[in-house]
Amino acid sequence: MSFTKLKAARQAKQSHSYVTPTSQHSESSASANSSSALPSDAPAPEPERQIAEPAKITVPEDGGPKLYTSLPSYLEIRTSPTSGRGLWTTRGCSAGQILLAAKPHAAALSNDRLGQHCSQCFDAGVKRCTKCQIVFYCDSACQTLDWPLHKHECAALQRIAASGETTLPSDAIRCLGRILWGRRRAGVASIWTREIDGLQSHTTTAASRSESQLHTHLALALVRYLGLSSPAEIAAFGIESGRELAALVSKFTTNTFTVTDPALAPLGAGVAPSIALINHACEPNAVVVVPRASVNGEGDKNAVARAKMEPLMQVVALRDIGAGEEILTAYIDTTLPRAQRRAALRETYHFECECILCGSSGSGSTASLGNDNKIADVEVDPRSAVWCPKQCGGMCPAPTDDTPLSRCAKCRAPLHKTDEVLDAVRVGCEALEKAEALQFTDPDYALRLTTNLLPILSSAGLTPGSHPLLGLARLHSALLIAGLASPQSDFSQSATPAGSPSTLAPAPPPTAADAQASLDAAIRAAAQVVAGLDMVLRYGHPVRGIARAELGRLLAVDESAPSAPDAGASPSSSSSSSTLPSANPAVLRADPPRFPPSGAPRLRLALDMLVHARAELCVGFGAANEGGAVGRAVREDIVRIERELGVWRKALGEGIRDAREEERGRMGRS
Ligand SMILES: C[S@@+](CC[C@H](N)C(=O)[O-])C[C@H]1O[C@@H](n2cnc3c(N)ncnc32)[C@H](O)[C@@H]1O
Repeated sequence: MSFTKLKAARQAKQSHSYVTPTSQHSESSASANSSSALPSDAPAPEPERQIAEPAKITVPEDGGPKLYTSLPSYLEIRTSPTSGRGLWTTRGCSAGQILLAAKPHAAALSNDRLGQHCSQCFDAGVKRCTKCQIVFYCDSACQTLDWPLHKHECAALQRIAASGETTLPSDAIRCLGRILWGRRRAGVASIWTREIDGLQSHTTTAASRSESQLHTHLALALVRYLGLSSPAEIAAFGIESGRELAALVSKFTTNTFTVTDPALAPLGAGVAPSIALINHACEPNAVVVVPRASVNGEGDKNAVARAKMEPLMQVVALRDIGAGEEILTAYIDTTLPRAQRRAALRETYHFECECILCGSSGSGSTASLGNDNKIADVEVDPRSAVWCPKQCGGMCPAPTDDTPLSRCAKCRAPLHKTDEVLDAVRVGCEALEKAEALQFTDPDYALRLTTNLLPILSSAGLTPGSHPLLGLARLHSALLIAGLASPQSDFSQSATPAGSPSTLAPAPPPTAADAQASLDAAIRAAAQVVAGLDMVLRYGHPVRGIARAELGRLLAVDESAPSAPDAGASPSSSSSSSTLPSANPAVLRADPPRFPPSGAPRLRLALDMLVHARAELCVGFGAANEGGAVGRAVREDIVRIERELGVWRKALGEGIRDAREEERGRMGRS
């Protein structure tokens, strides 16, 4: 397996909204032609959560044409006093089932992807628009399909270039431009426009003056991008006033999804009104993904038609969902602790999250002190936890400035090193923020930060799922994998103190041993990420599946074929080495395994990892999608590794036979 392939699979953070960095609306929809029908015999588990008794909407409030026709019959729009409209299922659904699929009404690649991807279907772009020279397409069919919108965009981009402006408008502005040109084309009375107009806005409830200013600023930039010389000209788009335009911008910020590639790397922004009806929970029962259609061999007649539906957003059930339950997805990164999640939701979506994880009685809430200064008996949120100081295997809630006292929820041992944990979390958060900002412009420096901070957080006792340890580990792993692709950089030995600027002296080409050490370091980092994600995300979450696939592929990289028999390396007797090292120090102390192993046990571990990854991908990216493009690629990897393990078995068998014959010969001679 090549390093380049691994780099391409570099994982991005999951998230939902598009304008502010803290938020990214993303994840879900079902292929229009396929698996969205629910099996009639599907089990109907008990609902886990209801916000309020909702009212069912049977006809549009204004009596106009029926909207959201892409919704399957078993999904209903209902309203609740706390969260407004939402989607509810009337039938039981099973984990991995595609609940809803929709091509966004409008979608725009982000600026840094424009040169590599098709602006219509978001696949690889190879054909440049000869007029604007900025936008690419995969073929002329996609170009023709996009022309009704791109002809306006093309003129706007050419106008900008002619004015001497060297930077492109922001991704948000380009997507809003597509919405407005689409609106003018469809007409104000069309279902298309009515669904856009029906999106929830927060202009009246917008919490902050700064957000209103952001909306106004975006609205003005949009007017410039559209090439309008007077506010009156906006009327051609069915927008009557500046206030209405600002409301459209607010709808955009509240309802836009990040369109991702099949490995969850962000590609751009999209607005899909039916999917935007889904409300948020930090422990969601569904997820929005863009798994990309499968092609059933070269003779697949529907392949072209399906490709034109891309980027198709799909909502996939993460667990069995009972009839009468609300479908809920996560708008934000749910690996973050409660305070950060709630702040992000407040800032972009203007609500106080009271979901099962955030609510005062939620199991994810941090421990609180009673009057007697004892920790209340609450479950520990693994996003903010420290291993038991007595290493009993239990966890303590991570101390905070407000609640510095903590004890193990299992054995009640008190946590003494409060200051060490508080300091580690503080410097870890600062380093994570800095490293994230620098990861593309100065990856060496970002890597030094993560390399230096990870041991500090681990030795303070933070669990792998804890913030900011998990965030740093994810970034560290991504940077190491990116480093593997460029042979001149070997980051694994990096020990420059945090805070030093990076020195870019040309490094000598790595030796084979250096390359192996770098690969092993990347494997250990990826394993730490998997351990952390397992603690905080539900089985089948796409982020978990992608992380496991990445680890499995790293383990399978260039593992050389057997040259000599090694009795300890039997591919079938690898149970002790085919598991990850435990993240729990209590277990580590008892039996520290060598990780990663080499030879056949390493391949066996890769195989186990990929089989597990595929099972999770088939949930998070949809069973009918076979786990999306990554799930299908992993299936091929599994077949290849099984073949390689067969070679190992054969070589080992021959080696053992030779050794026995030699032994018999020696005994015969003596
Ligand atoms: C993408 S829209 C979801 C659909 C929206 N409820 C509607 O009526 O169109 C996001 C907005 O819905 C509301 N919302 C979503 N999830 C919520 C929740 N868990 N609690 C309260 N409000 C929520 C917030 O106002 C948020 O800005």
